[in-house]
Amino acid sequence: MPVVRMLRQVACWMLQSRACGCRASVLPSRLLGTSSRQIPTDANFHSTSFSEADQQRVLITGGLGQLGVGLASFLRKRFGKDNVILSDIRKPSEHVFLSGPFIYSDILDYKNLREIVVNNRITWLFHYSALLSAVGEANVSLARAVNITGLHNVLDVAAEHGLRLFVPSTIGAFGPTSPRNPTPDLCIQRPRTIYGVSKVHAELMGEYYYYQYGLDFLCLRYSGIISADSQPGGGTTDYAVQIFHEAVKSGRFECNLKPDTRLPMMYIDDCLRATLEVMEAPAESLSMRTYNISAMSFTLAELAQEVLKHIPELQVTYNVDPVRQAIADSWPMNFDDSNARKDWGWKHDFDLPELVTTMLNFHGSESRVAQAN
Ligand SMILES: NC(=O)c1ccc[n+]([C@@H]2O[C@H](COP(=O)([O-])OP(=O)(O)OC[C@H]3O[C@@H](n4cnc5c(N)ncnc54)[C@H](O)[C@@H]3O)[C@@H](O)[C@H]2O)c1
Ligand SMILES: C[C@@H](O)[C@H](N)C(=O)O
Repeated sequence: MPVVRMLRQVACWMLQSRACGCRASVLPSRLLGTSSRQIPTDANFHSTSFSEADQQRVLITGGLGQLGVGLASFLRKRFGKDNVILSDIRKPSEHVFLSGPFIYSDILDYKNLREIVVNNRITWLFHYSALLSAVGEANVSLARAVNITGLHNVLDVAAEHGLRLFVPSTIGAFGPTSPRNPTPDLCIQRPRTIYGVSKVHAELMGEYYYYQYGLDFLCLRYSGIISADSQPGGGTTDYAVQIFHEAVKSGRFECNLKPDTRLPMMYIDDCLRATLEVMEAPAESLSMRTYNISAMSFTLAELAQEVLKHIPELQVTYNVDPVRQAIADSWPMNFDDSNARKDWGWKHDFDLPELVTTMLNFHGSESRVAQAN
């Protein structure tokens, strides 16, 4: 065998064994930038020692939405305040601005994104920018740009600079032809919203980059996330956050979905913990790169019933929005997350009663503070 061919085969074998069985090909031309560099061969060498973990430099895109500020504060406890940079195209509140590094970043601006990654020596990227399901249907071309073109930029920057990349997907990545009760990790995915289509695209592109270029891509399909101190950004599951706010503020809640609408939901603390846990899981424990995660599933009537135990005078009425109802009716009712539980030990803490108590305690104390002022 000619020496050159033999050496090439050995090099290829070494690349493949480092990259956990995936194929490390040459990157597409944009990813090479001006340095003509290939992706580092150990880019998805996915095990975290304490000293390595302490050195992570994290960027969160779309960080001023419902989830990003909470994620930043969670990760800052782990990696130190100055090692976690929040970014968005909106102006941060004073509180957010003072609580750690914030930077302007439009994910549609590839060069700016690359500059931020290089100048700040970023090692992990959490890509949270997106238009959610309801606002996405109201502005399809913007959703297509942010959710699809933006993702391409993020994938290229992450691959070029050997980052570990987390992109959240959603129950919305399934559609009316998917099994709904329960919905497994692998099944038909034919969503009918631009949001869902873009998230299936993100899952597939991320996994393609993983297998083709060794990009260390990870994705969790989140349920509807319920948070106390941040507002939802225009999704179909927003009602499950708003009911608490209205219950305490006005004692009345008008819901835009039917009472028997059942969807998977999760409290934000569980969601953020799952996100860090999967990012720190040893590579050999991960049999997949995209996992369902779940905590609870309830109908609106069941949610209202649980809130009524605490606020018996709450009045819930229904004024159905046909667009949101059609979306909800096409999504999973129960999410099968057995692979996440088996592979990396995922376990939720919050079920419906704890969720309701926690949310009402937060809003109750907020409103008492407001009244006192
Ligand atoms: N919140 C949920 O219930 C939920 C459930 C499943 C998945 N997710 C996913 O988690 C991620 C975060 O969700 P969220 O609820 O915080 O979303 P959000 O809508 O509240 O926030 C998204 C953020 O993206 C920013 N953004 C929009 N265009 C941008 C651009 N061009 N460049 C940079 N930033 C831009 C917005 O300003 C906004 O702050 C999203 O990818 C979402 O799909 C959320
Ligand atoms: C479910 C999730 O992706 C988001 N909260 C939405 O409703 O669009």
